[in-house]
Amino acid sequence: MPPKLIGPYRVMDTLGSGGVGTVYRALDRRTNDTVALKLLSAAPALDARAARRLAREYETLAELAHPNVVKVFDVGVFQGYPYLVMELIEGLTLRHYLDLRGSDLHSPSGSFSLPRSRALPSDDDSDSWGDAEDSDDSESPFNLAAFSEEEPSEDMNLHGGAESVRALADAADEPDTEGSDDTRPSPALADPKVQLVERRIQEARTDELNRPERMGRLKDAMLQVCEALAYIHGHGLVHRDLKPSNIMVDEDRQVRLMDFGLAKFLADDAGLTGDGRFVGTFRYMSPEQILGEPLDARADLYSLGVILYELLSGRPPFDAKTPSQLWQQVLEVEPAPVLAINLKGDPQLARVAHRLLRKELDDRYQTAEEVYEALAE
Ligand SMILES: Nc1ncnc2c1ncn2[C@@H]1O[C@H](COP(=O)(O)OP(=O)(O)OP(=O)(O)O)[C@@H](O)[C@H]1O
Repeated sequence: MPPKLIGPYRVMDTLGSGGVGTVYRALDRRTNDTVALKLLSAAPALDARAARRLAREYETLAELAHPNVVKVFDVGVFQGYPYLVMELIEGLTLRHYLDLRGSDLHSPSGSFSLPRSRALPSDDDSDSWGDAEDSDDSESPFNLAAFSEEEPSEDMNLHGGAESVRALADAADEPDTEGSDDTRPSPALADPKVQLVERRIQEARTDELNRPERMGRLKDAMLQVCEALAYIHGHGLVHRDLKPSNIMVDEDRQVRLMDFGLAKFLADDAGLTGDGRFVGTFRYMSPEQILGEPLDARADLYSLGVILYELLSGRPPFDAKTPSQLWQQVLEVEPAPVLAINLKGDPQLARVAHRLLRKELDDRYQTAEEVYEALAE
């Protein structure tokens, strides 16, 4: 049962749940405004020092005002747990918005009609090692692994930070003694009929991805994300947890970037909490974030590259069974060309995605403005 009252806010219903807490539709009893309230119930109860830090973070967030950045109205502490009050977006997450088709998109006003976001399955930004054998969710009341949208695992419990990450990546270099990387096709897959069916399915998938109006929406949304990033970077902020579920599109097709500042509040400069756990979603993390190095705006541009790559090709640039395998790939392996996966994909957007995904920071675009220019060409 959700609480009825959180500070001066009356809880109306639940909009969704993520790794660190739950987002409620709520009424501000002082103004009668409807807002979205994110209660970080997976966080540790705040001591007085952390509550003061939250208030300081809020001062930075409250100053932000940009059409593509969700407005933050208030922060507070409820029964020891921090909450964030923000503008209520009547819209969809980016992935769901791109999945809309036909009649959903053509209302007389030019806006799109919504299957309500709460009625949709949660956005699947999560990594696919939820059933990894090393799962262990008994560690901590503040479950940052959950914030990372994966099932917690020992690998994610990184006491010692960057050094441990490097050790894990090194360990991932060891040959797989269980032979799970045996890539020989099974007899069934070698069957030409099966191969033909596989090819047809793949073609149908990429035709769906390449629908011209989907591509138009993707490009338009990416341009707006660049505007939002340019704005927050201009204010000295790094998002640190950019992913499709943190990008919402409202009924007027206006993109809103959300959840910036949260990762910073939850972690120190290297993206680690006091006990050495990561904050952020592994699948979208840049090499420098994995290595626990100080982050700048270019880490967000890398995450934007992962998002663009996924939305163009239908699959993530790196696919691994465990976090350590993923890290090893992010640090050492070049992603397969988007156009090798989606033969009829947009070459310009594919080029942008690959440059965003460069491992060396200096090889990437350096600013969100540059990415905007490249997308708009
Ligand atoms: N400002 C908002 N207005 C309307 N709906 C929102 C708002 N913020 C979040 N939501 C809804 O609540 C859901 C859960 O959001 P939340 O931020 O908790 O999860 P998440 O982004 O999937 O995960 P994480 O906690 O890892 O960032 C979102 O998918 C979205 O549908």
